[in-house]
Amino acid sequence: MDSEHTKIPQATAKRLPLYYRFLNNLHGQGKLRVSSKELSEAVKVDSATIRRDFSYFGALGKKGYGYNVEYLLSFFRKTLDQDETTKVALIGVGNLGTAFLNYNFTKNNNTKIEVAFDANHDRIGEEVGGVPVQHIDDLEKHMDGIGVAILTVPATAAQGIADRLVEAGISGVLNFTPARITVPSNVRVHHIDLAIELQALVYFLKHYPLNEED
Ligand SMILES: NC(=O)c1ccc[n+]([C@@H]2O[C@H](COP(=O)([O-])OP(=O)(O)OC[C@H]3O[C@@H](n4cnc5c(N)ncnc54)[C@H](O)[C@@H]3O)[C@@H](O)[C@H]2O)c1
Repeated sequence: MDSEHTKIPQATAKRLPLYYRFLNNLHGQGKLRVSSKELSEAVKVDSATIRRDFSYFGALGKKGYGYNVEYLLSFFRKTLDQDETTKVALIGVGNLGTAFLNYNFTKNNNTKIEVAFDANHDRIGEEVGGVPVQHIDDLEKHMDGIGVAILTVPATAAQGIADRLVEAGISGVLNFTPARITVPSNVRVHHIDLAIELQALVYFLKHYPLNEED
């Protein structure tokens, strides 16, 4: 029984995965402490909000000291793990989709790809990474309990499939296609454009070079 976690406001809880990812990176780099200013710049949340959020976790940064990365990470892990597993569907079992299915998302995460869809009849009935592939025409038959979808179809197919996913009651879409899809305001879409990410990395390397001692 962990009653203190239930007191976290929803808005704070929504920022947890953001904090978690950044802190995990810092931890991987061997950093022990992080200031709210550093965090604020990285996750684009103002530092007053971060300080308030962290006060719910009992993590009080000491002046000029910052927060203990290890402590925050272990707290986040516990809190995020309390959530039930989100069931995910993947649409488009091509190059990218196949790679995702073979990658075990459940390792550190409370998400699980339960079902995959493709338009290519040769792929139907197959299991890729232990996930059954169904025909896209049968999408609606297999969407029970699925909250999130990963889109790895050609850009031209993205909007039509997004419309059907919304109709089927999805609440989030992770869109890997270059298409900018339109959904109702109660559905969250995250676009992941690898070309933009790569450009951003090159930009940062040029304008914010890392010092060796960092
Ligand atoms: N491969 C990459 O590295 C990469 C990187 C970034 C973004 N993307 C984007 O991700 C998407 C997928 O790329 P890919 O390389 O895996 O392509 P791909 O052609 O290998 O795979 C697309 C898959 O979608 C299926 N498909 C086509 N129409 C469909 C429909 N209406 N319903 C269901 N399935 C359908 C195809 O049968 C195929 O298996 C593209 O939009 C691409 O621009 C790919």
